[in-house]
Amino acid sequence: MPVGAGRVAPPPPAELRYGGKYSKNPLEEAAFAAMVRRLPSVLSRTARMAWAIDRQAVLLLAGCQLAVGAGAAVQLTATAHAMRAVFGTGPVPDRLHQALPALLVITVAAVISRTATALSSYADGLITPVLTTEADSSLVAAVCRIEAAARAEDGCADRQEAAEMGVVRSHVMVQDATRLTAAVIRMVTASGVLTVLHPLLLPLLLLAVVPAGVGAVLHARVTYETHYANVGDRNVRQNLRGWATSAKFTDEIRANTMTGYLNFWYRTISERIDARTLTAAPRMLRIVLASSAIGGIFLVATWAALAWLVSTGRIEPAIAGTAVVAVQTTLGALSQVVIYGAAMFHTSLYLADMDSFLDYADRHAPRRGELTLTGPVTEIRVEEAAYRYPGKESPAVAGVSLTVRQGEILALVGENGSGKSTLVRLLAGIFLADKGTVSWNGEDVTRLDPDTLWVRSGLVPQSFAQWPLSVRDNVTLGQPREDGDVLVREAIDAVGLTEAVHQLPAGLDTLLARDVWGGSEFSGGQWQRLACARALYRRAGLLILDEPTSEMDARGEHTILRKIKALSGDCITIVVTHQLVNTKIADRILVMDHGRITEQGTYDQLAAGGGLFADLLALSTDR
Ligand SMILES: Nc1ncnc2c1ncn2[C@@H]1O[C@H](COP(=O)(O)OP(=O)(O)OP(=O)(O)O)[C@@H](O)[C@H]1O
Repeated sequence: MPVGAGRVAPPPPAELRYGGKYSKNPLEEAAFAAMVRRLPSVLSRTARMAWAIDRQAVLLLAGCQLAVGAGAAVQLTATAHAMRAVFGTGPVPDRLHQALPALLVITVAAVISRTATALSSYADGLITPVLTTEADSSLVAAVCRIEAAARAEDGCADRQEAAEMGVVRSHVMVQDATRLTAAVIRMVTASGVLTVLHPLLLPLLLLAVVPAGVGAVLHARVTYETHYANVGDRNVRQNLRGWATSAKFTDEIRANTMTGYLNFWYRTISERIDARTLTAAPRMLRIVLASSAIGGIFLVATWAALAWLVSTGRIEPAIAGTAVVAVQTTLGALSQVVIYGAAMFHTSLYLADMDSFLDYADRHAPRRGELTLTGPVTEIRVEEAAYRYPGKESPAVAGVSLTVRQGEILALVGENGSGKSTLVRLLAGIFLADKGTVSWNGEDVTRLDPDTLWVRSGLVPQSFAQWPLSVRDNVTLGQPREDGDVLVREAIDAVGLTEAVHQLPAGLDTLLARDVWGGSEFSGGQWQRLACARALYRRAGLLILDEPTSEMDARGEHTILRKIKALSGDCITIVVTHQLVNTKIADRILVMDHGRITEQGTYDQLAAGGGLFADLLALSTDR
């Protein structure tokens, strides 16, 4: 077939919707009043979080807000005094002279207000970065804490993505809360002055601002609905962006002409997100127009009322000027209460998502016993263990029983999807069996503290991480020992990497991240050797190697298998492999098929047994 023949347009990305059976849009049931009631709790939550971070800064903030509020009240009252003097009787110089003390008070109050505003933004600057880091770190910690099995549940990733927005919003939380509080204080003081001038003015002003408040909350609601509808797509887009732009996949993308599809895919999903956002735009416009029109009518009524009060002598002309300033100040403060109230309400929606995810993480945190093992692990026993992944019809491991002891090398073989990696997860206590038991030294793993298991194990998983850390940290995984680099070098030597490390610009200190400035890179097989070095460095009682040599050359594979054999006396070793010749190092081989152990024995027994192992062995040599 000629190049390019028979090509058709690429399929569009699948339509993704957050909000399936695992999640619920909180706005679907929330009434307007209920949403407004949320504000005090968000404010107090913000205050508590800030208090825990920097009490002095919170006190400074509170003091500044009070100063700003008091400053506004003093300025208004002094304005009234100054106006009376200016519009009074007598020669102009005398009147100005009389107004001077009030003008001085206005100036001092203005200076205090502005200084307080500057200081409160300084205090906000002290709290916000720490608050954001706290929110971010608690999210990362929660994700790391979740039971591995729960992360496979549908909706977990989307909940996490929705929660990320809570972290983003925490950046403006203190600022919005401060501005809202300042506006409330200014509004209370200014409206107090206004009420003294005439009781009719305040209710009219309130009517002018309430529609804007309702409008702002409805606006926030629509924005959130759009955000909610886009969560699934955003999650996938973010993942795809990472894959499309990572240097690790450059070769595959280029040589398989995938660039066009990736661009199309990325653009299509972005356009889908944009389309949802644009669909919401007319609704937003209608909300803003309606609320502005209704508010505008009441505002005109307020000014008309003021004119009427002055013209009918109900307010002295000398006081009218103060009334104008008071109306303006109250209006400004009321508008800010509305704007920042809506912003806080908006934030509360995202924080609710973050809370919901943190609750989810808490509910799915390991609930195991606190027993600890005292000595090394000498026996792992599995009895009738079964495990089914969430959403799967059939179990990945179905009724498996086995016992493995210290000093033994056990090999797990079987066709793809037969359950080897899942069994390994059960043996290591990463997953807990749905049925049956797994015990270490006679203790059920559900009763043991997970750390007591994992401090005794070393695992090379099928897809191991290529950490963007130094060579040393890639071996120690951040758990150095007292003897400096002795064990690190030993592990590196055991996997035949000494020369490769020697050639790196900074030896053990070299950063293994080509994408990062100053970083170097290993080849695929060298990375796999490094992953084995990690497991050897741990000197673990349980050594699990899932396809440990799949990318290695024959010499590397030979070196590592010999090392594993040499170390096997002190530990339980489990090797998962498709290279059947490698199972020769094992004392016992288990063959898995559809989640069950169907054969077991030594290499020679199984090779001559005429079962699945013999079949696979024959296929591996039939070329
Ligand atoms: N995270 C997961 N979520 C859902 N199903 C999974 C998950 N991991 C594995 N499975 C399913 O469980 C079954 C067993 O998978 P497992 O990875 O244990 O097989 P394996 O024998 O290690 O396969 P391979 O030789 O390909 O590595 C397969 O049907 C697979 O689709």
